[in-house]
Amino acid sequence: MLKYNMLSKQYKDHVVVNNLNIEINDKDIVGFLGPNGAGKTTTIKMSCGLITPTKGDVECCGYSLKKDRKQYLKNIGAVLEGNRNIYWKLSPVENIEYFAGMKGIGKKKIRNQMDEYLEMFSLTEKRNMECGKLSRGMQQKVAICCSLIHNPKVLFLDEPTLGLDVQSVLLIRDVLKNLIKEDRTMIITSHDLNFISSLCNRIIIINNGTMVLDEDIDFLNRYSESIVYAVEADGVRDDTEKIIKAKFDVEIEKFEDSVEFMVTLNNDNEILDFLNLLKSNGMNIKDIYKKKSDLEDIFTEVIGNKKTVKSVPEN
Ligand SMILES: Nc1ncnc2c1ncn2[C@@H]1O[C@H](COP(=O)(O)OP(=O)(O)OP(=O)(O)O)[C@@H](O)[C@H]1O
Repeated sequence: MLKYNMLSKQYKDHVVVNNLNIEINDKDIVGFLGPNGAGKTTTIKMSCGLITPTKGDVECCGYSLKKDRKQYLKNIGAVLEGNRNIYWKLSPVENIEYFAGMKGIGKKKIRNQMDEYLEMFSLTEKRNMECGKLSRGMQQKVAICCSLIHNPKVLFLDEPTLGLDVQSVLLIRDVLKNLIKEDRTMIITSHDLNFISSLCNRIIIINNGTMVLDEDIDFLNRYSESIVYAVEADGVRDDTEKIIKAKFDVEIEKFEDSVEFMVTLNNDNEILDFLNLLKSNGMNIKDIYKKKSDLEDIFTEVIGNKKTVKSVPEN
């Protein structure tokens, strides 16, 4: 469906995207992740023909971005800057008609499809209202309608929930879930772990423009399910440290007058065993809290350990 061949982008001596070789299959819903500045937006903008690659190419449905640009772009839709993608002075209907026109499709041809999307996204009542007067979540939904109206096979969504409140995030998630049913390939960037794991079947992580991980979504779910507690105590002796490490999956950080244990457990009950072990070895507990895994933790581990990639791009 979508194939990256050595896709690269360099600004002066800064390599922003470095030889990306990725094959994205029909119906894949990909969470395209990475720390700030990793090169996600640049990759997506190259995939939409908005930035010219320094090297390499992208193919969609067999069409090359370089050689068959017009055919390639017919199969691509994108929501890049959320509600800033649409014209606020125009209504949802006028926006959708405008974006269809940009793709060379007349108003009559899209009428049924537009009505269907407006209904699906609960925008029918607001169809003739100025977009500037709609909520951010509704504006975002209009932007998604505009990106879909030419019926692309592949949809790129760059940070589709940025700046939205919790309720609007859930709305957008449901809208996208409906679209998944329509057999569409999607590439989504987001810093929201729950959002990604509720929609995607595959995750790709890039760092410094290079792919560092390409895995099934189960990989991410294992993180969100892992139970990690941070426990602060008033010190640990070397011999006790060995005993604790032998019994638990734990990282220990020592400070001047305290020590922090980051312990990964199989279930919440095990925290009592852990605390008892510390106490029985003469330690006083100062603080304890349950840590929620987030994407930054995952990036730190994946990038820190340089965990394996299914297909490592070669220079
Ligand atoms: N036009 C440009 N000229 C020079 N450097 C650029 C240009 N555009 C982007 N960059 C640099 O490329 C790197 C990757 O930027 P990009 O926006 O693709 O990252 P990102 O992964 O989308 O980050 P974020 O999660 O913060 O949005 C950054 O270091 C950025 O400063």
